[in-house]
Order: sequence, then structure tokens, then C-alpha cells
Amino acid sequence: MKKKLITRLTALNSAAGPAWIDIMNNMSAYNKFKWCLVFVVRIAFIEMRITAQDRQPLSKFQMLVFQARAIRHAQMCIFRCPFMLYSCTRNSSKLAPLQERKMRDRVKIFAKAGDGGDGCSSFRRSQRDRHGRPDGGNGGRGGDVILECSPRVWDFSGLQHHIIAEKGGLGSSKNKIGTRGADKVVHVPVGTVLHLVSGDIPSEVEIQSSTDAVDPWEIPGALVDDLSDPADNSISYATSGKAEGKTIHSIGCTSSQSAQTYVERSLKSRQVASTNISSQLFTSDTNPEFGTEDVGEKQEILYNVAELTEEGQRIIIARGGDGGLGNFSMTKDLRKTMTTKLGDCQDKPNLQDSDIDCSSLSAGLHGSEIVLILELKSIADVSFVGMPNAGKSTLLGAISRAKPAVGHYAFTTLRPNLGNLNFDDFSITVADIPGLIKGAHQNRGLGHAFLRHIERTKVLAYVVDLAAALGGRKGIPPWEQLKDLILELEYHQDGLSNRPSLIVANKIDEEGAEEVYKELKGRVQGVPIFPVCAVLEEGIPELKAGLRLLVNGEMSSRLCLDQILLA
Ligand SMILES: Nc1nc2c(ncn2[C@@H]2O[C@H](COP(=O)(O)OP(=O)(O)OP(=O)(O)O)[C@@H](O)[C@H]2O)c(=O)[nH]1
Repeated sequence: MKKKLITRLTALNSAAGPAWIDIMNNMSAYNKFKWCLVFVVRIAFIEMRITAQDRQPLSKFQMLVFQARAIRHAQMCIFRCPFMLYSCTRNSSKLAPLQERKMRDRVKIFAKAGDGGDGCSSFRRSQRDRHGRPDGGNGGRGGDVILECSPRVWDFSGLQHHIIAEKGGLGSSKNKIGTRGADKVVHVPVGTVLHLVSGDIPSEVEIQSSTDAVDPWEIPGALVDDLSDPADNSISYATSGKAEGKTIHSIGCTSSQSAQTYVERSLKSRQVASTNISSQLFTSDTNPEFGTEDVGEKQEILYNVAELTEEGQRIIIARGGDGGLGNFSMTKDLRKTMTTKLGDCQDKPNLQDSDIDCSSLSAGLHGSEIVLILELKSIADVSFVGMPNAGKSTLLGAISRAKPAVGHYAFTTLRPNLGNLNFDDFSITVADIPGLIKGAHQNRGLGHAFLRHIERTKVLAYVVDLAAALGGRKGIPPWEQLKDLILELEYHQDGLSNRPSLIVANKIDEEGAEEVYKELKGRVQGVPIFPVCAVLEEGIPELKAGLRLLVNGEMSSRLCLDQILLA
């Protein structure tokens, strides 16, 4: 019976062989090791069961189930584990996916700030006061969604598409305020640019409030732009988000100030127009922006609304909703505020608790939502620019520890790769940009969308293939390659090629490449040319020294079309 089963499983395994090999080849080394570990654990499990069976005999049915499982585990261990181990060690290039860093430089995200917690309605009763006094606390403010610039993050590959901050806590009796929802801080790379698809324009945070500056009463929504005049009609809204580019400060304020401000703001943001009193109160100071949002306009993408370029820089992209009012604030502070607000008003109404729409006030406000496109404009020191197959990725691998994919076909590189060129006292970031072809600006090849990474690059290294037109190949000579590259850069952005540059003449090892190199030197003036063989790592130390001089500013050669002598 066992033999039959094993024969069947073996047949199954061999039938699924090709598919299995395919999976194995695409599996990263990490996954292979993980599965090997799983198998080892399975073997241990079988052994444990066999030992346990001696002590505690199994029923017939249990025995059958156990045997079936054991055979399955054994089959997995015998056939797959050795194969995995073999394929892990067989070809070191299979380990490459682990080290290779494919850049994810554009991503669309949806962020939702935490909703405010609901206010509490409760009454404190005592012997003297049988009806009780209201003592329900306000709800806590929802957490914000914050983007923070971090040099430890390279790209958006670790970013979630949906980012949601925590809700504020519910208010409770004894006038206890709900906890503030935790902010969601998302780390993005240096050089992140924000494009707004829908929502309010994000605002930058300048001061990060330290823990000792936090008001113990931290009334929800205490973050406001300006509180110089509490009676001023133009109160700033922490939730409005319409304050373009304004700096938001955390301010310390007394609980009574905060409560009053909070009541005012809550009333405004909720537009308590349902009661006669509130409509009289706020006729003059209702924010016109509230009712005039055009849904159609929201869908238009607003480009470059903000960018994160410095370490530690923070931007709030979605603001937490204010917490709802507890009945303590509603009956005391609200009445006080309303009475103050009415001021000289002739027909001062007689305020009753019933005049206040408690249900709408006690509910926490929704946190704001936003849809953004994040785009990375890398701040690499050096960019390798060249035609497809020129050897840029090989070169990046030769000068740094990066392991980008290398192929003998064009467009192996689909996204920029980054590497670090380390000196004893200095480090340079190098970006390998996907191959450019003539007409890339008309979207030929991979187009030139990724050229935005060059916009902030200090130095350009033009990588040309000396052997492109040799031995009957259909490529174009290096000087023509240089001309096309410069033109494509200029088509993308005027003056993009006008920065310190050098030329890397690659594939010097190929037959006839020496002559082409000599001709190239004759045709191009004013820019250093480094002959290298990226595969054999020849000429790499000289190239590194040249890059260092350019990045340091000790050399400032620039390449333009006039310097190239074309046939
Ligand atoms: N003979 C020789 N071949 C090289 C050298 N450098 C790179 N190659 C080969 O050229 C081919 C292309 O190399 P890649 O590094 O993928 O070129 P790339 O410029 O990154 O190509 P794209 O990804 O298309 O942009 C590969 O087959 C490399 O082995 C070199 O110095 N000498």
C-alpha cells in the first residue's frame, strides 16, 4: 500500500517537474531557504510522532491519518528539499534577486486620517443633586497621516497603498477626554514629490511637539494656526486643510481656552445651522470655502503641491477629525461661548439646552481623506546615461556593490538602479538609468519618464558602447550615441545636459574597440573619456577617481553638441 502510494506520488512529482523547476528558478534564495527550513521541521515532526506513538498508541483511524501525513511529508522532504538546496548552491546568480534593488519611483496612495471619537453624555448624581450634573467628556481627536522624509528609505517599494490613522478615543464620564488617535507616520525617500489627485492640500509641520509640551488636557483639535484673538471671526481650522503651505504649530493653551476654541470650531465645522441661535450667531463668519467645493475640480491632478527634500521633514497629508463634544462642554462652554458671541445683539435669545443640536455635536468628525501620487526624483550624485546594452548596469555592478540585472539584450533595466560608490572618506550615490534611444521623447523605447531622476543629479556619466557598430552590428558609433543622448536630455528638459560630465567608453576589450576609442578621442573635445571594460573591471579605479573629482567640484567639464565632431 505504502509502496503504491509512493510510486503514485513520485509520478505526480515528475509530471509537475517542469512547472516546479520554473517556480524554483523564479524563487528568491530567501524563499528557498525558508522552505528548506519548513521541510526540516516536518522531518522533526515525523520523528516526534513516531516516538510519541511508542508511549501513547494511536487508534486505527489515527494511525491511518498519521501514515498518510508522514508519507506526504517524507515525499516533500525527499524530492524537494535536496533539489532546493542544490538550486540554491548551483548558481550564485540565483541569489542576485536578493541584492538587486529595483526602484519603485512612482506610487498612488490613499490616506485616511482617524475619525474623532464621540463625546460622552453622562450625569454625575449625588445626594444633594438628584437630577445630576452633566459630566460627559469630549471625544479624542483622530490621528493624522504624516509623511516623513528619511534617508534610510530608497524608494516606495515598502509603502502601503492604503494608509489609515487611528481613530480618537470616546469621551467618558467624569469629564474624561477620549485619547488622541495615534498618528500614522510613513517614511518616504528624500526627493519625494507630491501630486494631489483629490483632497486638501497637505501642510508642512515645522515643529514637532515634544512630549513635555503636550497639554495634559490636550483638547481635541488644539492645533490651530493662530489664536491671537479668540473672538476673531477668522478662526483657523485644523481640519479645513485649506491653509496652503502654512506651518502648523503645536501650541500650549489652558483647558478653558482650548475648550472654548474647540467649541467654537466644532460649531463652525459642523455648521450648526439647524438651530435658530446658531444661524444668528454665525451668519457673518461662516467660512465661504465650506460650501463651495467643486467635486469636479477635485479630480484634477495638482502637480508638485509639496516636496520632501530634507531628512526629518514632515508633511501632514490627512488631518484627524475633531472629537465630538461631551455634554459637559455642550451645556457649559457652548452656552458661555454663545452668550459671549451674541455680545451686543439686541434680540438676545433665551438659550435653552434644547436649542442645541446635541446629537450632531457629540459625534466625532470624520478624518480627512486624500489621494496622492508620490513621485521620486532621486538625488543621486552621478547618473549613468547611455543607449540600451551599453553596459551601464554592468558598470554599476563594477564600481559599487549593487547587483543590477544584466542581459545581452536591450532594455534589461526597466527602472533606475542605485548603487553606492564608497571611498575612505566619501561616498557617492550612482544611478543607473534605463537605456535611452533616439526618439525616446516621443515615447519610443521606454520613453523618458525616468529621466526625472536626472533632474537632480550633480554629474552625468555618458556610457557609450565602443563596439556597437563593430563586426557588422547594427548599432551606431559612440559619437552618434553621444549626440542622441544629449538631444534626448534636452528634449526632456532644457539645459538638462548642461552639468559636469564625463564619458565612459565601455567594451574596450572588444576587437577593434581601441581604434574606435582613438577616433572618439579625436572627435570629442573638452571632456575626459575613460576607457573601461566593465565586465573585467578594467579602468574602474581611474573612472572612480574621475567621478570623485567631478562630484567634489574639482573638475567641471561639460559636454555639449558643439564639442562633438560628427561625420
Ligand atoms: N565585451 C564586453 N561586454 C560587456 C561589457 N560590459 C557589459 N557588457 C555586456 O553588454 C551587455 C549589456 O550589458 P548591461 O549592463 O545589461 O547593459 P545596459 O546598458 O544596462 O542595458 P539596458 O538594461 O538595456 O539599459 C551584457 O551582455 C554585458 O555582458 C564590457 O566591458 N565588455
